[in-house]
Amino acid sequence: MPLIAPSILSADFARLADQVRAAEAAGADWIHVDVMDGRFVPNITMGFVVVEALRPVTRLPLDVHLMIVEPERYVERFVAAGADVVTVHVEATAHVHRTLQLIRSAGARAGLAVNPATPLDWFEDVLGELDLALLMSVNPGFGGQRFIPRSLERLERLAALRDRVNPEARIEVDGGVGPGNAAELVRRGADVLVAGSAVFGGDGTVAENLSALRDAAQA
Ligand SMILES: O=C(CO)[C@@H](O)[C@H](O)COP(=O)(O)O
Ligand SMILES: [Fe+2]
Repeated sequence: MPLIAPSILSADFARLADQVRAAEAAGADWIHVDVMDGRFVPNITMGFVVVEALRPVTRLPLDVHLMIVEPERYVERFVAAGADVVTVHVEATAHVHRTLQLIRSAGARAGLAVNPATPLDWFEDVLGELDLALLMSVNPGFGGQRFIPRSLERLERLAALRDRVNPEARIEVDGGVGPGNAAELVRRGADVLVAGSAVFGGDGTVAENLSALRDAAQA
């Protein structure tokens, strides 16, 4: 059964705690927190204080996606703030292996993300060191973008690599995920679906949106 990780990037920040509680009550599995620094991506979002503020609000794992340069400088502070999963971008850290070890030794699960144009070969030598492989299916920086179709084929290749090198690692797909493509993503190997606008945007309530996504993912 795939896990669903609503991304709070599309939540109403004036009511963030309520939105997270609504997602948890509706059966979300993880809460996805997009951290952006205005350098790795052309947008600035949130940092330690938001993770810290959300920690007592939910029992769900906080899945922190760092879209920042030199994430190794900050991973320990995110873990101390309450992150359960910390994902860094392969394009943003010079010593990928060391950074993954740093995340684990700080006490969190380690994730590695790749942008849509980054070769999947990057995963080959580090899959054994990570708990989560994050495949970006949009260019990182913003919610509400359209899913890049080529990501489907990349997902299949990543799943084959994962099965061969480290079957324990989960594959997370992030960007443009919704009821229209959830089943296909699961079929091709996704274990965790991140969804921002499909959960917190649109016309339905968070509960309605999440259940539509869950139904689609399990179809
Ligand atoms: O990391 C990112 C964007 O860079 C994502 O986690 C987005 O927040 C996903 O938003 P939707 O595409 O689901 O609206
Ligand atoms: Fe994300």
